[in-house]
Amino acid sequence: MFGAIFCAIKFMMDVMVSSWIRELNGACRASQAVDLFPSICPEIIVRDARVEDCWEVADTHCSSFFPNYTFPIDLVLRIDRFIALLSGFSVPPGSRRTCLVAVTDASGTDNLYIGSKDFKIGIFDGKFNLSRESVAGILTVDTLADYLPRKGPLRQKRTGIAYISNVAVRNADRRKGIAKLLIAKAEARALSWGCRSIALHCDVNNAAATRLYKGQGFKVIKVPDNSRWPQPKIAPNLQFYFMMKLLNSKVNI
Ligand SMILES: CC(=O)SCCNC(=O)CCNC(=O)[C@H](O)C(C)(C)COP(=O)(O)OP(=O)(O)OC[C@H]1O[C@@H](n2cnc3c(N)ncnc32)[C@H](O)[C@@H]1OP(=O)(O)O
Repeated sequence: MFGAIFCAIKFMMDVMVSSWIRELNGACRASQAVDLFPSICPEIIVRDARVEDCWEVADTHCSSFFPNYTFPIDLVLRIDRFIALLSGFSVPPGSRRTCLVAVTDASGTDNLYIGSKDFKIGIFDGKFNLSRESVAGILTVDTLADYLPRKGPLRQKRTGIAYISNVAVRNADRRKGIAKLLIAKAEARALSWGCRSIALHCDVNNAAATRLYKGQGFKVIKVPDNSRWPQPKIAPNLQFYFMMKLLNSKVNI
C-alpha cells in the first residue's frame, strides 16, 4: 500500500513536470516565438482513471470548481483532493463507482501497463501506464444513489439509476466536445451496470452545464416538495436542477 502511494507521488511529480513543459510549450506558441516543440493535435480518449492520473484529476477538479483561489490555498485544495481521491472511501457491496478521464493521447494505444487488473487504490485503477497522457476532463459516475431523491425514508435508496458528479473540463480544453464524450461514456457504463436511467444535479446558475445536459437529452425533473434528498454539505444554499435521462441500450452502446 505504502509502496503504491510512493509510486503515485512519484508519478504526480512526473506529471507536474510534464505539465510545466506543456505550459511552456503553449506559451512559446502563443508568443509566436520559435516553436521548440512540434505542434500536436492530440486525439481525446475517455477511459477509467488510473493512479498516475490522480494529481491531474485533483488539479482539473480544483481549477474548474475553485478557479479564483491563489497560492497557497489552491495548492492546499489540490493536495486535499489528491489525498481524498487516493484514500477513497469504500463502495458498499453491489454498488459501482468509477472516475472517467478524457485524456489527450500523443502516443497511440499500445501502452505498457504495470499492475494487476483488479488492484484498486481509492477510486483509481492501480495500474501504471508508461505512456505520456494528460488529463483534459473528468467525470464520476456511480450507482450509490446517495444524492437521489427518495420516495420514502432517507435510508431507502433508489436503485437502477446511475448518478453523475464532478464533471469538469480544463479551461483550455473547453468547447471541444470533451464533456459530451465523458457523458456518453458514463451513459454506456451505466447501461453496462444494468441501470435504466442516469441522473445528476446541476446548479441553476450554471448556464453552460445546464445547456450541456439539456443538449445531451437530460430533462429537468420536478422533485416533489415532500420527497427527501440529502443536500450536498459543501453547498447548503445552492439551488439545483435535478436532471434525468432514460438510457436506451440501442443508442448508448
Ligand atoms: C453534474 C455536475 O458535475 S455539474 C458541474 C459542471 N462543471 C462545471 O461547472 C465546472 C466548470 N465548467 C466546465 O468544466 C465546463 O465548462 C463544462 C463541463 C460545463 C463543459 O465542458 P466542455 O467540454 O466545454 O463542453 P462541450 O464542449 O462538450 O460542450 C457541449 C455543449 O455544452 C454547452 N456549453 C458548454 N460550454 C458552454 C458555455 N460556456 N456557454 C454555453 N454553453 C456551453 C453547449 O451547448 C455545448 O455544445 P456546442 O459546443 O455544440 O454549443
